Amino acid sequence: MAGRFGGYQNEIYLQGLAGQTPPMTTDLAALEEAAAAVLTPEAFGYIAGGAGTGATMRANRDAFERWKIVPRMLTDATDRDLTTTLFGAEIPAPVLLAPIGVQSIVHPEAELATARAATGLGVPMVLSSAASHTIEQVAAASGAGTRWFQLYWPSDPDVCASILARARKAGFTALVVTLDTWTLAWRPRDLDRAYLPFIRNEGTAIAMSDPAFRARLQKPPEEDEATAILHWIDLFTGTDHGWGQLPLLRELWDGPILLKGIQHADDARRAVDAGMDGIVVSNHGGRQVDGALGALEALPGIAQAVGDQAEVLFDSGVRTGADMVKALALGAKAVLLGRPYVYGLALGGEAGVRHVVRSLLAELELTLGLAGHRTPAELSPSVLRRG
Ligand SMILES: Cc1cc2nc3c(=O)[nH]c(=O)nc-3n(C[C@H](O)[C@H](O)[C@H](O)COP(=O)(O)O)c2cc1C
Ligand SMILES: CCCCCCC(=O)C(=O)O
Repeated sequence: MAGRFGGYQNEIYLQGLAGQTPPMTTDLAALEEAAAAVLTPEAFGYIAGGAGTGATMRANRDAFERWKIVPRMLTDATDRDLTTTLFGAEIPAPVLLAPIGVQSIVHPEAELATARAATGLGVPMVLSSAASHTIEQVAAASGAGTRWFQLYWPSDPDVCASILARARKAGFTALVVTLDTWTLAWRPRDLDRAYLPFIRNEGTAIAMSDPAFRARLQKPPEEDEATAILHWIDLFTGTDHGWGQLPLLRELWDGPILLKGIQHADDARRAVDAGMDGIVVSNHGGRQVDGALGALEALPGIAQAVGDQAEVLFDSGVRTGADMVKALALGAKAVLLGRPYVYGLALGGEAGVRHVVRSLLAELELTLGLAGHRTPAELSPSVLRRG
């Protein structure tokens, strides 16, 4: 058995990608260019852009480039298995789809298409609080798939409780609380175009459909959209939470809770001390603090600080199978894919997401094997060299 995903390579050699509609590519740079060609400049700028000068986005890639894989030979790595267990559930590979909001700006089916693709591959998706479809609609599209819910922690405790109750009821098993985006950063590409999708009522579906949120409004959003949107912005940017409030979330969520946006080992320790089940080492894809360190640079120290007291996941800048091998070797239990799958969505909806994710899974499996390893668990910092 050569593994579950590597076969996509042969499928492509035998059938080619040229005949696919829309045309697809396995070249990530070409994928981004193709997405730019089909999206409005506003939507593409929003997805591809970062904070400030883009220094953190570049730092994310530089950090990957600094680590080199040292392949080993004659290790009999023909029979590979990427299966990973997270919070007691088995997933086919150490890969999840990162929470990405406002997917309707790239494709009308948005998170519904993403959910179908994720379920088809067995890859968990993390649904954003700023999604373009409701929790219940995405759950229906996800079917038997593993789904996690990402929370932008609302300033209103009743709305928070209501949204989390809906997510739990709809079969979302783990909660990812994003800490790094309690307000939006300085994002020149969007500022220059005065483009903020939320004020166009994109990405607001979850709150707008929430009974507790609607109860706060004098008129339903259908009758007074402008006021509802201002209230939405207040809900998610008027927040002043601290470490001491994490027990409130524990009361509202009886499954695993992960904190996303951790970049300092002390914050990782605080998360563990607060009883969190996991963290996501992430700088939000370089979209929040311009000049922040590359996320991969933060990973080894955080993984060491956390040890086996919580699960450590990683995102920000993952673009290839080799990147995933590096992040897994430096202590991540799994990685989250971000912008690349959104480019797939832009180009081909569900089929586009499936192609991009399958390609990355195949590349991960092949790179792991060619480097001389059969499972992610065999990876450790010793398989890399810094150069
Ligand atoms: C367009 C866009 C929207 C995003 N929306 C969210 C979101 O709603 N919630 C969240 O936690 N992270 C969000 N993120 C951050 C991603 O979850 C992830 O951390 C980031 O995309 C990783 O960087 P990469 O895409 O460069 O790999 C968003 C990222 C992008 C590009
Ligand atoms: C209050 C924050 C909403 C932001 C949602 C989208 C996002 O995370 C991004 O990076 O853009």
